[in-house]
Amino acid sequence: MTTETVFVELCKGINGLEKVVLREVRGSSAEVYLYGGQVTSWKNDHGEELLFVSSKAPFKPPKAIRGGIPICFPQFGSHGLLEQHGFARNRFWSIDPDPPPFPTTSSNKAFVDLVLKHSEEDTRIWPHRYEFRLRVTLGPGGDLMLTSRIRNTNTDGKAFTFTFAYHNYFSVSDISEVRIEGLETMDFLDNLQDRQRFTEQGDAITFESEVSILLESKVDKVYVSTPTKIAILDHEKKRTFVLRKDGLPDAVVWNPWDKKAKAIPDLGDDEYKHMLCVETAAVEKPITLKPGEEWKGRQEISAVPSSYFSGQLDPKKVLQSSS
Ligand SMILES: O=P(O)(O)OC[C@H]1O[C@H](O)[C@H](O)[C@@H](O)[C@@H]1O
Repeated sequence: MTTETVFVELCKGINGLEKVVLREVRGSSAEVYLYGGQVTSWKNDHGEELLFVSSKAPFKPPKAIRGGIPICFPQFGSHGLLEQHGFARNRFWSIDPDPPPFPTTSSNKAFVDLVLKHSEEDTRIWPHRYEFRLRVTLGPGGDLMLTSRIRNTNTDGKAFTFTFAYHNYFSVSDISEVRIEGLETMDFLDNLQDRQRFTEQGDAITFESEVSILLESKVDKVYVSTPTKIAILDHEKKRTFVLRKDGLPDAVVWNPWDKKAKAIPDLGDDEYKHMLCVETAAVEKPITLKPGEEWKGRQEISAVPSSYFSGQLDPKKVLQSSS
């Protein structure tokens, strides 16, 4: 007997919150909560979870869900008048039954379109009308794609300005076994030093295993104008996450490390070892939209065996392995 894949299913998640489950024929899956428009699970075709969600995440509004892929909009971080990371991550999104067409036609079947619009209450804290459309797609090979389209629908002729991030929490075996490639030699704003600008020195980014003594949080950096492709190599798992982005010039790297982890109520004391945030973002140069204008920001993440990706980066290895 063959069972047919149910590509898209709306069901109840933790605490009765609605979620959409996306599935692909080879067995990969993803889950998206309408609360926050937030991806909370992404599994490969072996059923292995690729995103980190805190075991202490209460999944109780109005608190944002700690893990997965929170959407930071209309403000990233605490730089601005709004609450940290804006309000999109703690609003209830709707399923958009009739999204405007995408320019590219694709044969993907596992996708969902969500929409968030201004509410009367929100216009008191952010006096603008907008339509935020989010498409989450699980590709046949298990890749996860997120496309955001944000439109200014103000009727008073006013432009608005925002910053944005896909706040990806990747699941890693052990933070000290992880390396990020693609950000070396980049400029960054250091959130731990009043957003001062520095240039990353040396090799790929790694995380030391010692307990931090001086810093409250081990790393919290906004890399600016980064390449469109970033890789996160997990040596122990022999897995590489490949992150591709479009319309999102910046990349934020955050790990709270030991002391800050203890101070975050919805994060276990040791959980920082098993997570790494590499976020695709538009932070340094905020986006401004006039009425009727639309902005698009897209990211695609895939998980591949490490040897495959290293081979791609190093031409010598490609030659060796193909000979
Ligand atoms: O605790 P949250 O509000 O979810 O923020 C978690 C983290 O998000 C980003 O990575 C910021 O750069 C950090 O400064 C912040 O601590």
